Amino acid sequence: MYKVIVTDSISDSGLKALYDHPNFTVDKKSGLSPEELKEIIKDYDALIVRSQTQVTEDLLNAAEKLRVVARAGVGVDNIDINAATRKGILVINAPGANTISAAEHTMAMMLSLARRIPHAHMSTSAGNWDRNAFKGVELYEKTLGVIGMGKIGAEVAKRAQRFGMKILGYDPYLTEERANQMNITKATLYDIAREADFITVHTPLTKDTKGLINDDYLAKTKKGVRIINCARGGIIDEDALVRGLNSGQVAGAAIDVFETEPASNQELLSHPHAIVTPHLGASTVEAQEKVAQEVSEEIIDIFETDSIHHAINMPQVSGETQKKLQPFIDLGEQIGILAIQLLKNAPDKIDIHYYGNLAKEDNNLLTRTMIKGILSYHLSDSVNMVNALHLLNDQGVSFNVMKNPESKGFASYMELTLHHGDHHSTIGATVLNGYGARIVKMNEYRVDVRPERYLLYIEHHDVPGMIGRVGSILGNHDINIGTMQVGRAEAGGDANMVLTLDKKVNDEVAKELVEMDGLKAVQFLEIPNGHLPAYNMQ
Ligand SMILES: NC(=O)c1ccc[n+]([C@@H]2O[C@H](COP(=O)([O-])OP(=O)(O)OC[C@H]3O[C@@H](n4cnc5c(N)ncnc54)[C@H](O)[C@@H]3O)[C@@H](O)[C@H]2O)c1
Ligand SMILES: O=C(O)[C@H](O)COP(=O)(O)O
Repeated sequence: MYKVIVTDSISDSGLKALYDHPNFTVDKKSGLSPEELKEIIKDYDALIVRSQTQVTEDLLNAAEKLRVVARAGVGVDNIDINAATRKGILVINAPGANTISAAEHTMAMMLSLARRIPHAHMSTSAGNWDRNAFKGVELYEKTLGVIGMGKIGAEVAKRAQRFGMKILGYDPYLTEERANQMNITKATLYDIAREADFITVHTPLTKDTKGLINDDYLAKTKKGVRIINCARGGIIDEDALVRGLNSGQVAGAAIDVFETEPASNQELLSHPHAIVTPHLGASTVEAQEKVAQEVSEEIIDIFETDSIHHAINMPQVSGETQKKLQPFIDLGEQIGILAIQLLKNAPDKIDIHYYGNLAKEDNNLLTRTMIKGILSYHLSDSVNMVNALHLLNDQGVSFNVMKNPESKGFASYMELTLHHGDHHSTIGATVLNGYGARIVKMNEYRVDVRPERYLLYIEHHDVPGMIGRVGSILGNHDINIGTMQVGRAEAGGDANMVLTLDKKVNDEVAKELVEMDGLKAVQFLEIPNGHLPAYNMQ
């Protein structure tokens, strides 16, 4: 049974899939202090949060079996992603599920600013009837600058166009073609400052966007500009905004998100030309239902089928790429496990080569499976696809990935070489159409071996009788040979043998083999998730 804890206010109906699932239990515990949460987090496999719970390194360190942190929303700035990655904890979110609600909130804020609705409401409900104090402006034929043309920015632009606004969009990823398709003008930040009557920001908070709208920027804006932030606190420097509002450079500001939350900048909160809401962009029945539903379904998929759709700290690959890589994924881990056993030492350098069709794909996922295979030999369960590259980096092991779209005799071929000083081990592998996974190279030798659970790797001199002697020793110990591959560099020179066995070779057998004349190296190799001979299968 997997235990899920939900620590922010999240829609019960959206969590239905988890509540109904026989393999999951859900505990809803909002309002816990950081200490209280730290105390109980060790019991949980998954944590679901919104923006309120701070998922700190300290909390993650106390999480003994946590596999997933799910953000029921978009922004993950309340989660220490690096700490989660180091611990191998997957972080997912629900991008897109609250886009419409955030875009509608932005429109509501813009209209409220234009017509001063909150101020007019307060005055009227206090008994006044002041029709002159609240003269507004129209949106029609005004210019709106949208900084961040992602999902929400694009929906805001679409809605504002219906109000007759001209849209200037700035986003480093906005192409001329997409701007044309959306019938907006691709602009720079300074075009927006110069021309916009309203500016709305829709970027994440990053080192580039922190303080993006500051004193310098405001000095370049049109006098009387109106500014909206329904994205993240900190993109607009709050003190600079207050100075702009005081001087009249900024006619009004509508702010949903703050540098610190709950918001504490009283000058801004009580400014007569500011409209403020307590981070309500995603607070609608529909958005909350959708975000909760998306993360619930994804948590079930992750635990039940290992499929991940919206990972923050894992590479995202398209469904098509995933389908192409799938046959190589298990094999990637297996060659990692074999290469590290052959090397007999921790590697100081790793080379990965992809050839043919594999070289044309985004194979970050495949690289991670190999690294996981290599590291799991020494680190066992503490390594997974999330933290594999981090752990490798922590160990100071360098790795190179080389891609060559030319075929290496197979439509797709991957080769892994581990180095330890002057020593190295190499495993090459492919998937043969209709025949499945094959190890086709071990060190310098060409082989053709199915990656079965128990393998015996022997390097020897090419002299008569070797095969018979190895076979007799194994037979005397009741070890059945599945397949045997023999290869040699040249007659009478160096040769190798790779055998698949039906069971493990114990120390006694290994000793007898090692003592055989003419053998240069004997190694029993085991692939924990390799195929077992048919009669051993459950
Ligand atoms: N107020 C709320 O309750 C609420 C609700 C939902 C989302 N949000 C926030 O809104 C923001 C946007 O969400 P989204 O779903 O549209 O995300 P998104 O990823 O679809 O879009 C973000 C866009 O910002 C752009 N960007 C990044 N750096 C930039 C920069 N320096 N200058 C200009 N553009 C830059 C990106 O290229 C991207 O297109 C996020 O910060 C999210 O957390 C807030
Ligand atoms: O990034 C988001 O999804 C929004 O800021 C919504 O945050 P919330 O889930 O805390 O309302």
